[in-house]
Amino acid sequence: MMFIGPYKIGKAIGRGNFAVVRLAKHGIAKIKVAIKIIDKTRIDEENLQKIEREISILKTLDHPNIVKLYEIIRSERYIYIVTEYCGGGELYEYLIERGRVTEVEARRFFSEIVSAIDYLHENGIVHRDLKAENILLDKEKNHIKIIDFGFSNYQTSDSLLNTWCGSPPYAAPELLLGNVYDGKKADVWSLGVLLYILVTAGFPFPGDSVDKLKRAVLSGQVKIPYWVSVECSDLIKKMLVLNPKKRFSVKQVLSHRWMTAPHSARSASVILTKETFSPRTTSRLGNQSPRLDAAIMHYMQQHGKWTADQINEDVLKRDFESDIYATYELLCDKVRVSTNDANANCHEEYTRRGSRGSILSGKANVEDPKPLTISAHQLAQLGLSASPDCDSDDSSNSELYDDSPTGSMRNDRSAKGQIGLAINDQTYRGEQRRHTLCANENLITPEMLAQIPFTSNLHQAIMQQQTISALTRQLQPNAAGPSHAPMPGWYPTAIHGLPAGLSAVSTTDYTRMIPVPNNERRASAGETLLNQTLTPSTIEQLQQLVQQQPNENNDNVEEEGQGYLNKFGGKRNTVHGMSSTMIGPANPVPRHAPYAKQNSGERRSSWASTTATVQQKSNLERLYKQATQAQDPAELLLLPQLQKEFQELLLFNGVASNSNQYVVFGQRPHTVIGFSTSVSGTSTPEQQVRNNGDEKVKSLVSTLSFTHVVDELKNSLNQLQIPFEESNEVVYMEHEMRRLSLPTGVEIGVAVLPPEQKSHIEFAILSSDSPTSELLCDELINRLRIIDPNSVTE
Ligand SMILES: Nc1ncnc2c1ncn2[C@@H]1O[C@H](COP(=O)(O)OP(=O)(O)OP(=O)(O)O)[C@@H](O)[C@H]1O
Repeated sequence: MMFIGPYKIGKAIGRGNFAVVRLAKHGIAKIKVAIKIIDKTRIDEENLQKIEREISILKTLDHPNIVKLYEIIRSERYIYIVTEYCGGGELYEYLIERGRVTEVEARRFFSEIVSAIDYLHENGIVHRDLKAENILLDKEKNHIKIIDFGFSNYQTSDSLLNTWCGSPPYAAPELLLGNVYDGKKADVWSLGVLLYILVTAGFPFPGDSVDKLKRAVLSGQVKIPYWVSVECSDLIKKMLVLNPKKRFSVKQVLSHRWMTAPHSARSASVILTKETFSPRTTSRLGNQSPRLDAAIMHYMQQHGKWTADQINEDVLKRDFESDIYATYELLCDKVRVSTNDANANCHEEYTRRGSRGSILSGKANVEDPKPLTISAHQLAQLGLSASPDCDSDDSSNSELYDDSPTGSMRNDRSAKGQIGLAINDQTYRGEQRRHTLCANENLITPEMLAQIPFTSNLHQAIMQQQTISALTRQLQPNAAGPSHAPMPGWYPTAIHGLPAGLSAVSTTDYTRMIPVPNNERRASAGETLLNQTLTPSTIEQLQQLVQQQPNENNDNVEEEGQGYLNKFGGKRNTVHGMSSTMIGPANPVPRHAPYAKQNSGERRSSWASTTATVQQKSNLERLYKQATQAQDPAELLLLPQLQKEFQELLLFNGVASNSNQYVVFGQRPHTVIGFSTSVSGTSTPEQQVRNNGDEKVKSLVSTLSFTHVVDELKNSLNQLQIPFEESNEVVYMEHEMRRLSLPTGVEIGVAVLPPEQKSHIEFAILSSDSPTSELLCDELINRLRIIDPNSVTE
């Protein structure tokens, strides 16, 4: 079980260009949240600024149809953005599953979307990346939640913007032309596309490239199917007006007759606000100081071990970087949702009661328990258990970890007598959906399913520590190690008593997830951290541990990739953005296919540029599409051309060609690591398999570079104080193989295979051999998985 601060971390529920999003559960409030995890080392300064802007904008927002921010957790390497969890998935998925919706339903959804955008525009904010993938539904799939403020920005009424961003099929003509633009009107254009999609399940403008799309958009023609009502058509046309000055504003959209039709869903919106919207408890209304709910404060003091003063201070400051504030808001939301009684919400309560806060301290008063909004008893009834670690309501934990209908992972593991819950990302929605990143979904095959380590809970960690200590003693009889099992209370200290690096490694539990052959290093990094046993006190220590990996060097990885590109004509299907230009991703080429199941692997990702011309971008997109969809090996020849094109673009933008930014497409070479326990120490793993029919097999195919893997293994062995001999220049299946021979008879072979040669090499571990050798192999495999969650075992 793994924690980030007070959040128990569960399965991955989404990926973006810069982030992996995971489901999590708050330890005290027992509410599910979504945590977007950004690895700062994987993004450039410009994108980091964008994320900071996203955070600062999210902090100001408070609207029922906009995802609610709870907390920001920062570490040296990661930023964790904790928001409310929208369990109904993306509108995009909804449309794929059901096709177009009725106008009544469309009106209900659209009203909520427009209401949120109106709120943003009223507050001088433009979203700039409205698309069906960024519109989520609540658990009941009744209400809209807008997410992804990565491209949002402030816009004063008379200013214009110039950053090319968004997703082409939703981009306004002025954006496609590369002009400066009014972000609000650009949002309205995207709203027009969204309404069109809702009522037709198709895109308004045909085009499988930006060029074609641009032509279609600029033609000024939009064909609306016959089944769309006259009023709805009229509204769509008023939003899809070429001239932004003549295009509707959001206010005009809101008052259009289709929106205000009798029996329209606007009333539903009102109901939404009244019944289910949880305004920030600490929103300041008028001049009144907010007053905190005494029962919740009391509860927090009991269960969070905070003082009343601390709670007062952080909550009233609306300190998003404090777990106190998040806990308070989550508890209020829990109470609201559970009682489903608007009168029970803290917001109304403190408004009604007014404030008698201290003028001197600036702190709000906490009233006597008597007129409590929420009684402690009520809280107890809500299933808020006494112990933050105790999952009294863990019927829902299955969703946190494993949404597979069969729960097969869990069964497998219980068969092995292992402890803990499975994370089964095989059924992770993102798989059926689209990863947000630059992956070519075609390249993701079932064979590429990877296993990544699952973190152990405290008990497991201690057990594991004992096992590993025993292992270390066996392997290194003279090695000093802890002579007794650590008590739980001093667990973090005990970590230091272990051979360096052992503490974070789990040997027992794995989860499956789809490796995404792009940006996976970003996602991996997040998972690297997540797959360790974390407590607030150990997060930084563990991050340091992760960072201590000897080859945590982007440049090396990229250089290796570059070499491979030159050698094999292509590898990862990643477009590495340069500082000023971020060319998107998975399939940035717009299309006019209706949303349909067979197209669900595609995703229109967001991309932005301040300097690249539309022409340059469309060239790159065309080449990118051809290259990544290449069936014929001859088409791989496009890759160098693509590379050249991109280099030119870099030069054009004044980026030095020797910088580390370049296009990398296709797949990385597979680095194969095999573990065998040979008696002679000389036979190849393949021979082991042939020679002994009774052996166990351990193999790992990593997406990391050959040198990275070898260095990592050597580093691990050094940390474990296990001597080894390294033999170079061994050729295995015509490729270089590095061999690490251990005195205990364990042989480790590392070989590079080209992408087309996907066969995994299997390595034998003799069942008769000492279990310590097997444990050691597991340990090394786990360490590799921690730094490369996308590695595959069989
Ligand atoms: N609060 C949430 N609840 C449920 N799922 C979420 C939530 N936030 C994000 N997701 C899922 O994660 C995906 C990626 O999140 P998000 O769009 O915020 O990342 P991003 O890096 O900004 O993406 P993009 O590359 O499209 O800009 C979403 O499309 C969605 O499926």
